[in-house]
Amino acid sequence: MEYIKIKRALLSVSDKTGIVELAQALAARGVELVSTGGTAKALKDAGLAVRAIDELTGFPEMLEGRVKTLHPNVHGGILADRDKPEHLATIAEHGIGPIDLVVVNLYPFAKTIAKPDVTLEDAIENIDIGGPAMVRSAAKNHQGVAIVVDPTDYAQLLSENDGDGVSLTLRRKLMAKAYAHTAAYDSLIASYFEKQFVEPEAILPTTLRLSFEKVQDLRYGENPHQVAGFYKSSPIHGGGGGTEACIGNATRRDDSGKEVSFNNLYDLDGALELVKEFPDAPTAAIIKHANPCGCAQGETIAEAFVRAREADTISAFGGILAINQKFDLALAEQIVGLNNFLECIVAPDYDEAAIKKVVGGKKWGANLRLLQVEGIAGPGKDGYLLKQVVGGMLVSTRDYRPLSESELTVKSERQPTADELSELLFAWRCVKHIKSNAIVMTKGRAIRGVGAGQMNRVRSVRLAVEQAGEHGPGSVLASDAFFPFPDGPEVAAKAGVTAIIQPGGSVKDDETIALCNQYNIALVFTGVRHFRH
Ligand SMILES: NC(=O)c1ncn([C@@H]2O[C@H](COP(=O)(O)O)[C@@H](O)[C@H]2O)c1NC=O
Repeated sequence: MEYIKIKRALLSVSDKTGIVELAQALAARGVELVSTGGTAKALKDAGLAVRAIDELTGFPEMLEGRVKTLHPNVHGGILADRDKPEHLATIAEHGIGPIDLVVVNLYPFAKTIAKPDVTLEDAIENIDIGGPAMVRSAAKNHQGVAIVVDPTDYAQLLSENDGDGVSLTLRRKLMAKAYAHTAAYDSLIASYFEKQFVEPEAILPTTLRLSFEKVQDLRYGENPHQVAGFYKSSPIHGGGGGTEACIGNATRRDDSGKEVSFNNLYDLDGALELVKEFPDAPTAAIIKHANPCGCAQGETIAEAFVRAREADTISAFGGILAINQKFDLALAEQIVGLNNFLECIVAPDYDEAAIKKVVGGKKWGANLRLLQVEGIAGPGKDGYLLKQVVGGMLVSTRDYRPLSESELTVKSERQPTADELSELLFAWRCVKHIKSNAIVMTKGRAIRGVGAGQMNRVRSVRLAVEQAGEHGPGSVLASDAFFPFPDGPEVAAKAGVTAIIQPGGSVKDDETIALCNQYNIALVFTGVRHFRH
């Protein structure tokens, strides 16, 4: 059947968003409404004529709602093939009327298990049985029935039903969505119970069921010939996010209309993750091609930005800025005054006057994308780190490993000063966010030199030293993994680095320690590594 006219609809929804309006519109088109307890009440309260499900089934809703719609009068009405006279004769013989539209969304299992105090009993009661059965019945028989599981589809359903009827094209789309809905629902239930009863100790499950919803199509991927989209993770499915301050939870504060690109989103994530390392002081990070070209702290967020930019003013041009405090007028004035073209900014909040200033300040301001991510605090640890390889997925926990001062081992003869120590910890938090082999030089809680993504560590040191230039003397250096030879530290020593932090653990550690002693460098081992690829 190309088009179907809806004469009778069964509405049974937990999420009652838009259901009254839908029912009103259906009733106005002469559709008979049949509904279950709570839904029927909502419709009756809105003055609509509704037939209760128990009238249709001849049974009361029973067992605390466990059995309401599981009845041949419901499923016969949904599943009868309209193209088969024998099906129609069978339902007629049993006094079953056809149901042309099923509107169902399921018990809120995801929300229930997200509650911190959820009990097993609660979780079990929130497993919908009758709902998925109807969804699957209606989806199977989409040749004659429309199935709607998402309130955002109500408008399109109504617009079609107003004309020739609901098209096969739409019914097929709704059918696919319905099966995706029940599949995601059951997959969540399975993961939840596997975690509790099958592999309670396992950090990584035997089967990784991830569920990501596309929130937007992107203009293109890493390159213009690649098709791309942004998918938000369902936190309960292990993709991370949840209530954490993350780019998946960002809202827009500009009205440029310009989309955030694939590379922008990747860099925004990197920038945000870096400033999350520093919940205690105004901090700004500027990212280019997934690496920080600047990160600094200041008395104010404006000062932090100015200092972050100073590390590499050339690379900061066209960068992504993340800050961990409100975007204020003083910062907007600095950005406009320095004419530091930025692609995107992410901040926990924005001052309206600051938005006006930065958007209207320079030509590029009109295209500036401002993202708001509230509650920026320390680094998060939920979810997984996923890296796809062709034919598989590498999965690990996130690189969450806070390091306290007491875990450090001083290896050099000279102890670091208190200021060197806190500078080393600042550098250590920065180096974690730089691609390996990563070297960072910092001074005064600001990045001064970066060596990123090199295949040998000594070259990373040379790059950082070259960038630091006159800021080299008196700076400290962090290395994301151990120095295999003392050659890297020697380059740093000659540039005037006074303290080094690194994991340690090389067979040649003794040579590096001797080199540091020779140059009076304070050398600190963390025992922790932060590779990043
Ligand atoms: N038991 C059943 O036969 C049954 N039929 C429909 N439901 C669900 O009951 C909910 C709607 O209930 P109410 O209209 O009472 O608020 C929907 O989420 C629907 O999927 C059922 N509930 C659970 O399985």
